[in-house]
Amino acid sequence: AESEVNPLQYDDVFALELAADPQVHANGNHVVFVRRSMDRQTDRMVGRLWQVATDGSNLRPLTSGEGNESSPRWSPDFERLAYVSDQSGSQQIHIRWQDSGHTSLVSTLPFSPGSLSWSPDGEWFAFTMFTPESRQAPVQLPGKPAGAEWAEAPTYIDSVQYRRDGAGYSPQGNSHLYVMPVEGGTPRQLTEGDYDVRGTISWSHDGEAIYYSANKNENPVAEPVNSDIYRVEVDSAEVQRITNTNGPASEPKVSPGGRQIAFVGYQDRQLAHQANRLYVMNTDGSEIRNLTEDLDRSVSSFEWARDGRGIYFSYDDEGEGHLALHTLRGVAETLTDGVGGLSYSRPYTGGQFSVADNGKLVFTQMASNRPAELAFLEGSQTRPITQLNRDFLSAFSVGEVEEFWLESSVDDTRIQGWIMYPPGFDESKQYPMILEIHGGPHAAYGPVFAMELQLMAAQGYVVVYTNPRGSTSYGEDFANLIHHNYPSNDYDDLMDAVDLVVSRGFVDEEELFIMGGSGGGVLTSWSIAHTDRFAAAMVVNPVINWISFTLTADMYPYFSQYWFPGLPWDNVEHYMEYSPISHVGKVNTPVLLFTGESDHRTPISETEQYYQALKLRGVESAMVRVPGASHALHLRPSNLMAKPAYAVYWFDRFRANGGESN
Ligand SMILES: CSCC[C@H](NC=O)C(=O)N[C@@H](CC(C)C)C(=O)N[C@@H](Cc1ccccc1)C(=O)O
Repeated sequence: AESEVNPLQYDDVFALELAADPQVHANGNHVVFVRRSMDRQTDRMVGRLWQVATDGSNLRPLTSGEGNESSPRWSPDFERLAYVSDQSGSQQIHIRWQDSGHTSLVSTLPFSPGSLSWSPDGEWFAFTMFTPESRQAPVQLPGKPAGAEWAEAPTYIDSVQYRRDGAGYSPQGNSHLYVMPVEGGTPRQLTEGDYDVRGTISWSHDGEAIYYSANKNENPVAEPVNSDIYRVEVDSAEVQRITNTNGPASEPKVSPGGRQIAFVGYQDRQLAHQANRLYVMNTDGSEIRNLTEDLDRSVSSFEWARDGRGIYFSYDDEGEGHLALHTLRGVAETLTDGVGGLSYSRPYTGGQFSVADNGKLVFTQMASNRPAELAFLEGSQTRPITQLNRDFLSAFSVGEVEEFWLESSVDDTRIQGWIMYPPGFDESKQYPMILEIHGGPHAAYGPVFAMELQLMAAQGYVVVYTNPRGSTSYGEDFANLIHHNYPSNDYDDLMDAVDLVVSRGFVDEEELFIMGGSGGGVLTSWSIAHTDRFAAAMVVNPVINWISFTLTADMYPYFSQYWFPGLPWDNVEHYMEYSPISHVGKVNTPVLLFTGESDHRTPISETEQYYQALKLRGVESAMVRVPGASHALHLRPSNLMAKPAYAVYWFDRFRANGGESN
């Protein structure tokens, strides 16, 4: 009965927890993971190291929990655990001795370490670290008198990648590879040059060398996705190029026997989306084999089986994460689905896993009614390990999620989508409906817990989300239906989904609303220029003008080459035809904009253009600016609650009865 319904409240964002980065012990009996929770005082997600037996018993913290902890990594003998913590005031490497429980800070690094990796003998750490380029300002000016308060000196920039979303304006420099004794000491830099060492690094079997991936091409602006695998000798720092592919080659992992390397990448065909393939080669780069040529899905992450005879890997299919084992002899077997759950704000796919020596697996398990929890897979049996959200979510009525499929009205393409019902849903009643559109555009939603959507369902809205053409997890052809053609029939797919849900009879056609973030903001602003069926719209961190976007976004060398037929000034007509700003003259729908002021992916100038255009046209509109927020608006819990709260405020204003019934 409706009286028993206890919907989520905005403040409940602080109760969410997630189990992430599982690292299972070789014996498969227990697993260390990062327990992520929301800290009300700092308004941030914090990570703490916890351990649990794979039967779900003995859940306990591993540290005193005074810092933000991440990247737990077992030593080769599984007697020590390395991790990164900011307990000392900056991100540093720590070790925990598993027998005594003693922990110690072992580094004093000037910048945060990444891709932490133990040498095979357990005596060295390898890691990546930002390495500033020491440079004098090109002009030398007289200095300020002692005690004077002069303006901050101007900054001189001449690098291509001068700012990044989430990181802000970068100092000059690159991410390079270092080694350091595990008991502490001076880090030694192994790579140098004007390129970044990115992603996984992997020690050779004998510990004499490290494999890494980098884009060292002479003109990385012209080849933004190209990268290769290199080998650097630890003693001499001598570097050898291992691959020479046309496209990315990344995440090298040396096989347990030391004779082969697995990596991911693809042969670049200059398409907006290409699936990451899993390759194996000899350590000298010979005999490269594509193991997943026939899969037509992107390999998300992978790990060698302990016996070296196969590789476990994860991939998304139809909005859901899967785990599979590919033997080197060519047999692939899907082991489980339900991998995901790490995206807790909107229902994006994405999960993690870890394999024990005996092939037992621990993975983050997705569910539409709770964020990521750990699950254990043995043979074909899956069972839950953690229940971190049980305490909190069992007290609430969470919106139920139902899958649907439809056939496109423009061709025979099949489109998948989901309906989230408000708690206490009664199909004999009429509900307002929100269509929530994902970004990317080459990304996918799935049956994943999504706090933003749940909070809107908790306010009485039916929330609909789909994977229109362009989405990932349905194959390369489906994703590239919008190659150089975005937005286009993806709009029709979205409208087909609205029609389908409306036809079910429980949605009030006068109370249809539309919203989306980033690529979803593109499609929202595009949609309201092509239909007046929505009573109001919320456009979140959108691109409004592809020309200004490609000339202000952080990934500009990529966007201008892979998403468009050429550079903006050579293709003005194409860029403008696909820009929502070109169609703003047809918009009559009231629009609320919502964007982070420090967004360098879809800079707030896009939002401002749209806002000012709407005002010039006299369309009812408002703009919410989120101070300090990057493209990932949900990172601060207070912003995670602000977005659905503003959506509900705006949509309620344009409901037939002004939202009075809520
Ligand atoms: C190699 S494609 C890089 C683009 C990137 N793709 C990831 O999804 C991206 O940032 N896309 C934007 C739109 C684009 C700039 C026009 C986007 O829609 N992003 C999505 C996904 C996302 C979520 C959190 C942080 C970064 C991306 C979104 O914001 O919902």
